[in-house]
Amino acid sequence: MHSYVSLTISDLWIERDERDLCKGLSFEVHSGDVLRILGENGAGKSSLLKVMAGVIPPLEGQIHYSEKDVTQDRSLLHENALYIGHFAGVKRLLTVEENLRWHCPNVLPNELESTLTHLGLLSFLDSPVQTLSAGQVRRVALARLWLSKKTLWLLDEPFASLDDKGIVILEDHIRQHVSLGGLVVLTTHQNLRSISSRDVVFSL
Ligand SMILES: Nc1ncnc2c1ncn2[C@@H]1O[C@H](COP(=O)(O)OP(=O)(O)OP(=O)(O)O)[C@@H](O)[C@H]1O
Repeated sequence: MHSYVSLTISDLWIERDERDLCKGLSFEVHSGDVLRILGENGAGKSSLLKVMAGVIPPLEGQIHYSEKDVTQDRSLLHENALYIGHFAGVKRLLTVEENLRWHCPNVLPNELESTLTHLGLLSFLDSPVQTLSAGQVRRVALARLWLSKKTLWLLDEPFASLDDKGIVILEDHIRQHVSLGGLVVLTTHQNLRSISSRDVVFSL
């Protein structure tokens, strides 16, 4: 069970290439919430997730994690948040096992085995990621959701390339995570089948 957390975005102004993506954006989410960021292609959904993850800075505004200001000092967020971006953060020359051990060095062998079995990847343990299909690469990236103990998940298009079975597995896992007090912020262009979400529509 995760302890109770909140994420508060206040008056956020994000600009990229001198183009405003949002100004004065504010919202708050808590343990147990799934927040879905909606918007057209290019609206700025991924940029918002990157700002929340500390990958790019906002022009103005604040981010609070459990009421502590993490806009500048991201250490608390880094301890508690897992960001999986569009490009999945997997190293294509490394094997599946090497990738997961890189991100989760303390993983126990049985934990790794059961997660990879669940995700249909066990027989690819020793395969370099560059030899996998797009959906399998996505599964390797998402395996960190089973192996890490982070409370806040920031997921950019996590369902991209997944087949029906993969979508069900991931939705089940997200539901379980929030039922244990986790918090999930995600972008997706598809309808969630079995998850109730709060939505933020991203447009100027
Ligand atoms: N690395 C970058 N450098 C400069 N501008 C960028 C960069 N990445 C994205 N942008 C610009 O920021 C704007 C928002 O892009 P972003 O990827 O956040 O949109 P999105 O809503 O996630 O789009 P999509 O639904 O297509 O994934 C776009 O106009 C894009 O051109």
